[in-house]
Amino acid sequence: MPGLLLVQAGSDTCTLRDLQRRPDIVIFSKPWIRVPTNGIRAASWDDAFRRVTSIATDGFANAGKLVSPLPSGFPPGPPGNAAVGMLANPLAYLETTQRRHGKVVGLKLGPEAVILVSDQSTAHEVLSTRASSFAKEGTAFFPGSRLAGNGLLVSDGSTWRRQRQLSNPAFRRAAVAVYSEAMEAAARSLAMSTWADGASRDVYADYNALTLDIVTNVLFGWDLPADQANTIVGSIKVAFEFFANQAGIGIPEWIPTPGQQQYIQAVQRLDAVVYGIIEERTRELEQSRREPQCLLDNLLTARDEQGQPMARTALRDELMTLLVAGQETSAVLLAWTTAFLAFNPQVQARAAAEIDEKMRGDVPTAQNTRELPYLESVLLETLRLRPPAYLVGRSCTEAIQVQRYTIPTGTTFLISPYLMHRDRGAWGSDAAAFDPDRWRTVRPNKPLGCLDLMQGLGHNGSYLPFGAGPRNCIGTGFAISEALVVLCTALQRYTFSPQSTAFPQAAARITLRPGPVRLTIRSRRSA
Ligand code: HEM
Repeated sequence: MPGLLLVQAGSDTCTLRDLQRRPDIVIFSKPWIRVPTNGIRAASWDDAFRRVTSIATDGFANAGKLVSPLPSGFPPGPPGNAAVGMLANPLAYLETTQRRHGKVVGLKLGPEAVILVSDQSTAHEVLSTRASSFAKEGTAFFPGSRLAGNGLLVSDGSTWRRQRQLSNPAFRRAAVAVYSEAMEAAARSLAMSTWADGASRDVYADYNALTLDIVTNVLFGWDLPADQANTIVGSIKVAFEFFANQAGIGIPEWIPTPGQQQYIQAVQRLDAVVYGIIEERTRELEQSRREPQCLLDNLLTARDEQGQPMARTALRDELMTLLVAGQETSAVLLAWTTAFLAFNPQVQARAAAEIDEKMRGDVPTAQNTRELPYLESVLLETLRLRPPAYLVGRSCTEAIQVQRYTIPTGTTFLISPYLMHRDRGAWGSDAAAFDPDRWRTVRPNKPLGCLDLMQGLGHNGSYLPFGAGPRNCIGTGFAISEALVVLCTALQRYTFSPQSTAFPQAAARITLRPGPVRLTIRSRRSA
C-alpha cells in the first residue's frame, strides 16, 4: 500500500492519537509528503480537523509546485493530486479514476508520479513476465519493519530468492495438511467456548484472535511451555495493536507516539523468546532426528542448493514475517465471508447443506474440506469482491514500455486487484454482485479446485487475490485451508444473521478490512 500523507500533529488539543481515531482521516507514510502541522490549536474537534485538512491540502499544492507534474510520456490521469482523493475515500477514488481515465493511469501522488494499473496485460507483465525488472524497494511496503526484518515479504533479489526457496517446502500441501489440525482445534475452541446459541459477536474481532492463535501454534508447535506461549501471544498483541493504531494506517514506526515504547519492548521480548525457541528446537531436532512438527521445524531442516541452512537472523525474520503476513489477512477473509453468508441466507443454507451432506459430521481437515465446491466458490467470490490486498506495489528497476508510454526507472506501479476483480469485461455486467454460482459455470460438473483457478492471473486473467508471478503469496494454500476448515467448523454448528440491514463498511487501509461485523449466532441444533 503506498504512502500518501503523513500529518504530524502534536498539540494540546489535537494529537496524533486523536487523528487516528477519526475514521475519515487516512494517514500514510512516505517521508516525502510530511506535512508539518505541529501545534494545532482548535476550539473543537471539527475545527481541528478542518485545520488539518486545509494544511494538508496546502502541503499538496506546494508539493505540486515544487515537483514537476507527470513526466512527459506518462499516461494521462486526473488533474491535481491523487493524494487528496485517496485520503478521502481510496476505493471510490480508484473506481472513479479507472472509469474516467482507463486502466493504465498516471497519477501524481504527493510529488511522486505513479502508474495505477487495472489492465490485464500490464498487470501480467509487471507481476509475471517482466517480474525481474521490478522490485519491492522504492514502493511502500508492509509496515512493521522492526518486527518483520528483511523477511520474504519485503526483501528483493538474491536474498529473497534464497529465502523463498528455503521456505517453499514448509507451505506444500503435505505440510499444510499437518497444520490443519491446529486450525481445526483453534476453530473448535472458538465455536465451543466463545460462541454460543443466541450470542451477539463482532466476528471480525473473534477471527483476529483465532488467526493469531492458529498462526502461533502452526509456527512454533503445540508443545510450547505456557510461559513462552503467553509471552508470544501477549507481545504479538501489543505489536499488532501498535500496527492497527499506527502503522496499520501508515505512520512509520520511527515517529515517536505513545505506543511506540511498548511496541519496541514487545519486539525485544519476542526476539528473546523466538531466538530461545530456535536454539532449543535446533538441539532437539539434531538429537532426536524426529520429523518436522511445525513450520519452524520445517524451516530449520530446510537447505538451499548448496546444502546450507537458514541463518538464525533470517529464520527469525521469516517467522515474524509469517506472523505479520498470515494473521490479519486471514482474519479479514473470514470476517468478509461470514458477513456475506449472514447477508445472503440462501447462500448460507446451501453451504451448510453441502457440509452436512459431504462431511456427515466428520472433523474438518485440509483433505476433506476440498470436497466442498460450493463453500470454495463462496470463498472465491468473497476474495473477488473484497480482496484483502486491494493494491500491490512494485518499482521498476529499468525504464519500461507500457502501451505507448515509456516509464522511467524507479516509478511505482500500483496494481489494483480490487479494480480488476470488478471489471465488467472480465466478469460480466453483474460484476459488482455477490454470486458464488458464477464460479460453478467456470468448471461445470467438475471439482472446483480453487487453487487451480488462481494460477497465473486467474482463469480469466483478472483474478489475483494472492498476487501473481514469482512473488505471489506463499501462504495461499495455507490461507485457503484455514478458511475452509474454520468456516466448516462454524457452519456445522451455527447460523449467522446480521443485526442491521447495512452491510459492513470496508476500510481501505493496509488491507481491505471490515469495520465491526456484528452478527447474531444461533445454534443449528436449536433451529
Ligand atoms: C487471505 C489471506 C491472504 C491474502 C489475501 C494474501 C495476499 C497476499 C498477496 C497479494 C501477496 C503478494 C504481495 C505482492 O505481490 O507484493 C502476498 C505475499 C505473501 N504472503 Fe500472503 N496473503 C494471505 C495469507 C497469507 C498467509 C496465511 C501467509 C503465511 C502464513 C502469507 C504469507 C505471505 C508472504 C511471506 C508473502 C511474500 C511472498 C514473497 O514475496 O515471496 N500470506 N500475500
